[in-house]
Amino acid sequence: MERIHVSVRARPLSVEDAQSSPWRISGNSIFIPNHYSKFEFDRIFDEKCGTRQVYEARTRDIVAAAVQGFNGTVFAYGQTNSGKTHTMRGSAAELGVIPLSVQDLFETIQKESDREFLLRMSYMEIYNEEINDLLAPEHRKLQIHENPERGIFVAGLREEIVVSPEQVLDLMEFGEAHRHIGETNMNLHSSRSHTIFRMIIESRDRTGDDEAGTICDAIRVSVLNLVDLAGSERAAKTGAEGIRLKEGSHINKSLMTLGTVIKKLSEGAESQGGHVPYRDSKLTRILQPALGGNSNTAIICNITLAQVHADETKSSLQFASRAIRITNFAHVNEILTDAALLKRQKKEIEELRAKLQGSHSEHLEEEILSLRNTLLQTELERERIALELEEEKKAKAEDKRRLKEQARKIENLSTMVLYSSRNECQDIIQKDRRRETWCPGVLLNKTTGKALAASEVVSLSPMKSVRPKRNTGPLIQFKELIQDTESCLDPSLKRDEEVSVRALGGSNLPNPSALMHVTNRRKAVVKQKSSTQVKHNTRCAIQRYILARIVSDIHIDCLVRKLAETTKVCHLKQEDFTESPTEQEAHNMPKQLKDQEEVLSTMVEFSSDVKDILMELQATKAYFDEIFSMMDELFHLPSTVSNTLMVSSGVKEICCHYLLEFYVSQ
Ligand SMILES: Nc1ncnc2c1ncn2[C@@H]1O[C@H](COP(=O)(O)OP(=O)(O)OP(=O)(O)O)[C@@H](O)[C@H]1O
Repeated sequence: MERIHVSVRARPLSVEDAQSSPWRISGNSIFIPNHYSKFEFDRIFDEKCGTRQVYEARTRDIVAAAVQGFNGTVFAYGQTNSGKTHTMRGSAAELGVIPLSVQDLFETIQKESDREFLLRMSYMEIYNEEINDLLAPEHRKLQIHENPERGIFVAGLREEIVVSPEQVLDLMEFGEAHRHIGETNMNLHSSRSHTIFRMIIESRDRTGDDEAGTICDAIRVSVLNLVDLAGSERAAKTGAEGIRLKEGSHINKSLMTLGTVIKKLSEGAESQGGHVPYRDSKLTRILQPALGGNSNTAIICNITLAQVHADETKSSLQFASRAIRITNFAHVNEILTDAALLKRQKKEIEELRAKLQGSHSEHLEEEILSLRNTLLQTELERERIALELEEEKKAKAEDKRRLKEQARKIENLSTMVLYSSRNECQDIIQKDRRRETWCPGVLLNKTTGKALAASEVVSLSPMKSVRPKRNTGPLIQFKELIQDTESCLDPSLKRDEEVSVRALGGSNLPNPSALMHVTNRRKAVVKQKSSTQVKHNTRCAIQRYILARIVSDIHIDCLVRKLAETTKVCHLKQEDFTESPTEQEAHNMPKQLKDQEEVLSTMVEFSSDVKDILMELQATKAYFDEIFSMMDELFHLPSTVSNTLMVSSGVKEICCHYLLEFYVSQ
């Protein structure tokens, strides 16, 4: 990144002009005493300085950089008759910047033994906003194009290959002959066009063996522009009319665009994404790379210190002071052909291979170590996961075993309860029934051990005491209980219930999870029990259920047997009547008949009692059937639903529990 180099060159003055000049030069500053304007530049050359000095200030370096592959641009700017052409082209007495550059260029190339060069030259003018080829005068009105390979270029412009400074200068002379020069009041040989002298420098490395492929085919291409601008002018001063006036207008217009571009660039418009009007003139478009682009650029601002041109000088100095703030980004321009690219890559590979071989074993060892570490870590991780899996498997197996064990225990317990209940209850009930109701001649008094009389037997037959009724409050309807339970459920259970209902496909069956909270009596809000509690309750419920069933069966059995015995007694009595009774027997007959009457009445009463019990049992059975059918529906659901139901474990048991509670309460 480099700033545009700006130098100021003041042309010699006549004695009169020198005396009246308001300008003063001090070092690199120029100013008018007692005036606010003071301009500072990289270099200021007074009228005594020669062109070589001006050239050496910066242009020489730019030429040297161009040989190395950097673009370079030097242009002379200033009002008409300020000495631009004198500075750039020079004269017979004093060489200008262009011839000096050409000489230097060839000299520098001669010194560059490692590279081989190809130089081309072009010379063009921008006259009235038209580009004319000065080396091929027939090539007029050339167009400007741009492409990625060449950048901005003038299509059709002749480029002459040159091999010596003399050849260049000859061609330049040829071009000058076709340049538009006109006479004005201010300059007998006024340039009426901007001229751009261009050297295109191509070079490539010629060290190494081409056959061995060690030569790098990268080609450096740089462009050196040496520009002699037409001078800004005032028609009043130049007295331009007609064609001159038109020329002057175009000159001023393009210079104004140049001024705008310089101003914009100096304000940082391009870096801030602002618009820079390069395309507003052919001059700025061609010089675009030189202005804020890929180029080393220098501006030589030609001025006259005469009093009469103070305003124009001030204007030129303002332009130059803006240009000094512009920075460019010059870099070596290298073109790589496919072959060159391949060669370069081969070279890089070879270099890398050499480096690799140097540190080969060490590098491999490190790599192996790193790989081993990674492998070890992976192995450890794998073992850890396998252990975890094994433990998990064991835990699962243990859970399974525990569950099986519990199921087996429950089964055993149920069986035990079944048998013990049956035996116990049967004995008790049978004893009770016989003692209290039947067998007047056979039964013994519990306390005395004596046989009981029939009247005693009858008096001891309160059948209803066999089924003492529990006053546990009124029975609540099953559906009502479920409704109650719903209101007690917590939201999570309600959600479960909703899922179940959906799974049931809109069935009206109660949600099994709701059954977990069902009791046959109104109670306080039941909290959700733990699974252990539920299991425990379930076990008790099953036992109670089985017990109750057994009791019921025995009850019925007893009643049936009683009936049979009663019938038998009646038969016996009838048989007794048919035989001729003895006197004693005749004497006892009324009492026996009375007893028999009592027995019969008891039997009748008992029969009605049996009837009641049977009816009640039938009702209970119907109730059971209803519940069981509901349970069957529940347990024959699709697998998706049964999965949901499985969540509420022990549903069936809970139903049994409810049924048992209901039954027991009866
Ligand atoms: N430094 C100088 N030393 C000697 N003579 C000079 C110097 N500068 C300019 N001149 C003379 O001044 C006259 C005008 O100079 P020149 O043509 O170079 O001006 P210009 O800026 O190119 O004008 P224009 O813009 O009209 O072309 C020429 O005769 C030139 O020889």
